[in-house]
Amino acid sequence: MQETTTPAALAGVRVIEMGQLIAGPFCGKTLGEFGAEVIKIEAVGAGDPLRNWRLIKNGTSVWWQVQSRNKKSVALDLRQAEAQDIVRRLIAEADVLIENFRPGTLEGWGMSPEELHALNPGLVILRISGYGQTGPYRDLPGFGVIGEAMGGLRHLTAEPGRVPVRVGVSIGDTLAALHGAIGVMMALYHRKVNGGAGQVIDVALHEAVFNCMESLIPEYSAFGVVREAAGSALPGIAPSNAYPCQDGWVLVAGNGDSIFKRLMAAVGRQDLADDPQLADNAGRVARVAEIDAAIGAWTATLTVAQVMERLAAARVPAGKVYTARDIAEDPHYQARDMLLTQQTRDGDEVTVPGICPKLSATPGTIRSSAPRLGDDTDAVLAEAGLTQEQIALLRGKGVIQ
Ligand SMILES: CC(C)(COP(=O)(O)OP(=O)(O)OC[C@H]1O[C@@H](n2cnc3c(N)ncnc32)[C@H](O)[C@@H]1OP(=O)(O)O)[C@@H](O)C(=O)NCCC(=O)NCCSC(=O)C(=O)O
Repeated sequence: MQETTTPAALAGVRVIEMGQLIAGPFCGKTLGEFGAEVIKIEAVGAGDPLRNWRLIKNGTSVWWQVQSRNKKSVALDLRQAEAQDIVRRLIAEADVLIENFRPGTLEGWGMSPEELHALNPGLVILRISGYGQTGPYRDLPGFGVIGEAMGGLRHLTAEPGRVPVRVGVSIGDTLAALHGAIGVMMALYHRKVNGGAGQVIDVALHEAVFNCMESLIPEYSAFGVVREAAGSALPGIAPSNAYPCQDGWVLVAGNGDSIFKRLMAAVGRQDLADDPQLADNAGRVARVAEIDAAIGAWTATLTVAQVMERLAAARVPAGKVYTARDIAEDPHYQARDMLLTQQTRDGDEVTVPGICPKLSATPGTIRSSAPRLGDDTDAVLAEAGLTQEQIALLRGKGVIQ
């Protein structure tokens, strides 16, 4: 845990996080790292399913340790009216509500945006869902992979003609979360300078992905071109690809006019460096197979480390394909505090990613470790005005945990 002597960018911002897994909670994580108070509402019993995703230590996923750090856990059974009342009380005092249930779930609990704004007109409500709160698909459930496919990304993540593969992580959820965080920041700014009214931010998983799809639709519109999968290549930009070495793959991005000349000199192909046809990107794209073959012939004689060393000397962007072990051992990650030791509530230690982005005056911090289910139920309810007797009664009825 880090000391909190530095001011936090979002100190004084109170966030209620409802929803589970990645899309909503990653947004809460981001706001929490910069000092927002994030109160996570979880179902009694098992809580957020992410607590049990992937590799489990001492009964809890280690993923949970990073996704829920800096948060408070309040366990409530939202199917019960008394729990809904408690959440309304919390929301009445909050600045931001994050939710990523299927559209209609919140309304079913009597917490439509209209009802919540009647309680708290300044509330900023972030709603992340598979397809958005409007449109013909709004009622459908959505997961990140489906949003990635509908957003146009999955069609491109393949070797040509082969099965389109997942990028390896739930990037659609994380992109939705980050778009949500941007929306929250803009809405809080607007509220501050324009009279204090909150608003609703509607983020659809597939739209967050689609927003990152670069020239996909303009090219289709202008040329009727349907962009196709290109494996590790960067279509229309050359050279940029993955090349085989004696002990693995290396990425080389020689797609700048002067960089290309230095790259060709480094690979021993001064003839290509001097070829006037290859002086610009259009000429290189026309002969990309020949250029890739020249680079690949050179890399195949070397190890990844040798290629990296020679291309660093030639000032050509090149990169090893990092595994978790490579990251954990990398001095650059260490030097920029991107690998932090975090204490869990079970007294263990786990290495977790540091904080991105890095703010000079108000850097993000880990102020508290990820909570066990309901760790903060009593304290948060007491702060909301419930007496110890009321809390005990609610616990007896299974409304809270
Ligand atoms: C992720 C979902 C498909 C999951 O769908 P479902 O499980 O069918 O329903 P919901 O999320 O609406 O709610 C989950 C169930 O838990 C219940 N629930 C949740 N919290 C509570 C509390 N605190 N108390 C009582 N009950 C609760 C809720 O009533 C539902 O019950 P029942 O109604 O009885 O079932 C959907 O939430 C969804 O489409 N969300 C928007 C898109 C999104 O954010 N997806 C990304 C998730 S992460 C991801 O994509 C990824 O990891 O990959």
